Amino acid sequence: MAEKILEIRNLTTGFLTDQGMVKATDRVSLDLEKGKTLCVVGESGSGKSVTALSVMRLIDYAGGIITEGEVLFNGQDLIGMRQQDMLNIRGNRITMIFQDPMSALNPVFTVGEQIAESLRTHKKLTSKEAWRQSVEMLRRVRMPDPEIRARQYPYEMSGGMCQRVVIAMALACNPELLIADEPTTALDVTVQAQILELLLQLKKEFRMSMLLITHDMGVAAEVADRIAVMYAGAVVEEGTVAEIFERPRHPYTIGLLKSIPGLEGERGGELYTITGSIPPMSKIPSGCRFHPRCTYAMDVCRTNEPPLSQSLTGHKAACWLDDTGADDPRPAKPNNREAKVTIGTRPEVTQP
Ligand SMILES: Nc1ncnc2c1ncn2[C@@H]1O[C@H](COP(=O)(O)OP(=O)(O)OP(=O)(O)O)[C@@H](O)[C@H]1O
Ligand code: NI
Repeated sequence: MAEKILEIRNLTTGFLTDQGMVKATDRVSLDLEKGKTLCVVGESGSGKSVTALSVMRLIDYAGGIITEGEVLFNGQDLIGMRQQDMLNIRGNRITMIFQDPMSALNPVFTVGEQIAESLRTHKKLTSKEAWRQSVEMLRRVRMPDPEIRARQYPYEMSGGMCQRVVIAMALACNPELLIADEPTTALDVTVQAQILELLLQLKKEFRMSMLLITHDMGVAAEVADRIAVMYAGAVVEEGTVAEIFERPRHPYTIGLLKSIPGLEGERGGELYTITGSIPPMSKIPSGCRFHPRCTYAMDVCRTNEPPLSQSLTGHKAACWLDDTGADDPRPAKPNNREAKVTIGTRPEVTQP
């Protein structure tokens, strides 16, 4: 079996609010194999960022609480680790980039100085050597005229160039794992594609593994090895790109795919949208959390939470439709190889 760089087990997190403790993620389990890219997709508020921040142990600083679960990085648990010890991992062995490059950069230092600073923090380098490596990093992220650009300030650059600088800072210490949270969302469409392509190339060159968060199924299709679909704090489906796109099992995934422009969803110029909206985390519905928005909802879906079940090929989904057999109303039926087995720690419930 391939070696795993990241294993998230039953990660449950919450925030203390006026209504008491409100969950942000609910028993999230994800695996990332070494050298691979896992995309986490889902609508706004589904818990993607909280999951990433929990891996980084930055959730503590955002006011969040990890109430249950494990995060294993190369087999080592990060949840129980002291923040002091996380400093050797965060920004060094695991780095993270965010949506808005401007907020990650300091406006009063040149970009070369900022990359050099990132290098000096983790490696013991002379100023001269740190500067040399800083320019080299700019070259590696395909920054045009790196020697000149290194002496410029963030405001002298476009959004795309700033994101290249942020990526250079993140990769300066040669991390094993890069977490990218909507890294292209704030950029122009043409630049988005360039940055995605760059991330893919750098992932290979730096021999990294990547956890990429996006709300865009199109992006996931292009860069992912595997895709995890999150809905209202939980993983509802996970599989290879082909499994997710050709044989989606969860109606939420089916809805996401139908709403991609240019795919089958576009009929007469109008884009499909999933009816209703994601519930507030303080009011998660009973049974399957997606049932109020699901076109196929059955009685069992309103009362019993479907367990995440895994096919023989490793394709996971949490949907009672998997048990309907010949009556299965979904467009693409799971094939025989996908005969499922129940896994995980979700409560085993029998269908009434
Ligand atoms: N600092 C916070 N305080 C209180 N609740 C929070 C905080 N940050 C996130 N949450 C809640 O946690 C849940 C998950 O949020 P998260 O940011 O992980 O969603 P997301 O999937 O990343 O969405 P988006 O696509 O908008 O970035 C949401 O219900 C959100 O309201
Ligand atoms: Ni987010």
